[in-house]
Amino acid sequence: MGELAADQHVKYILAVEKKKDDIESVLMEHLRMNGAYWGLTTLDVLGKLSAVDQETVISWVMSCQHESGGFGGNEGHDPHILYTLSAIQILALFNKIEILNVEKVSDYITTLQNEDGSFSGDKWGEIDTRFSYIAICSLALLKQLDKINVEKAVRYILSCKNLDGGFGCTPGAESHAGQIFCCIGALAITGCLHYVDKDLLGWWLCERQVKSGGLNGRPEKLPDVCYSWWVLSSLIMIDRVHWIDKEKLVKFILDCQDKENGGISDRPDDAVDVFHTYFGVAGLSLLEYPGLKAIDPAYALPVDVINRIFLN
Ligand SMILES: CN(C(=O)[C@H](Cc1cnc[nH]1)NC(=O)OCc1ccccc1)[C@@H](Cc1ccccc1)C(=O)N[C@@H](Cc1c[nH]c2ccccc12)C(=O)NO
Ligand SMILES: [Zn+2]
Repeated sequence: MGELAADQHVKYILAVEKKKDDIESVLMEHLRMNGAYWGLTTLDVLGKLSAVDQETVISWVMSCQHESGGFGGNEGHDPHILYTLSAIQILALFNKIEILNVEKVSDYITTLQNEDGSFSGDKWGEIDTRFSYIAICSLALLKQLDKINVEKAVRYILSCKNLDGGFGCTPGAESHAGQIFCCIGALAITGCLHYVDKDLLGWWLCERQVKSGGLNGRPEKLPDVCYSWWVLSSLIMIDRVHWIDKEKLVKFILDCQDKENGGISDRPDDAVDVFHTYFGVAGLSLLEYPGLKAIDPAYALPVDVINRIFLN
């Protein structure tokens, strides 16, 4: 089992930040803003955010803002609600939300709410409960939640609740751990968790733990480190985390590390990537692994960052 090779993971993240032309970077260049959020939040949870030059990062983030107020996944890319949240989260990490034209960004998000309370991801109109979470999380961080119709947003999310207690991407869609995280996170931020059957959903979520200790996203699927975030943060938000074996989950995540070169993969002996490195470290933080900063399960940002935004 061993322990977390923290210094190796820091080196790995810093090296990925620098690379631009290798195949993985090119494939992921359309979601580079997400990648930056994953990498930087991992560094902060490991206490090493100061290892990057914040001016360089912040000017790159701002260069991805579209005249509509939304952010693209990279420079010159079309705006999308997905990358707008990542941009806000990155600025929050550096305590630089104030450089934003909050009005303009909030207006971009507000225009994406539909009549039925749902949210589209961009002007092309795709609807998904992921986008409800992103809109609510973004506006809460900007203290602009009053800009949207929260009651209708909550009603739409609840219309996506299934008989198994879980949630899907649209009404009637199958329960999936990623969508459950988004719906529970949005309900937590809006103070509406009392609409959730915590025992029924808690049961569906704790059933995600397989005998290796890892968590999967749906019944019969293989365990995957990123579900250490989607499932675990949901269990914590509904107060049922004691229903899983935390020690076995810690062991599963630690077994997914590349301890020589750094990075964490989706399951033991697979290739590492920034996405799973982030969700592995964030999962360990939720499991109170020693030496890691606490992370907020709903906002997916370090607790000290959230306190700085809401408590001062
Ligand atoms: C586009 N992505 C995915 O489809 C991953 C692929 C995957 C990784 N492990 C198993 N599959 N799947 C994924 O993120 O699913 C989780 C999910 C699905 C729906 C809603 C929320 C979360 C990944 C990137 C990726 C691709 C391929 C391999 C590794 C990472 C990705 O960007 N996921 C997004 C998921 C997401 C979209 N909107 C969100 C809102 C809140 C939280 C997460 C998301 C993300 O985490 N953004 O910060
Ligand atoms: Zn995964």
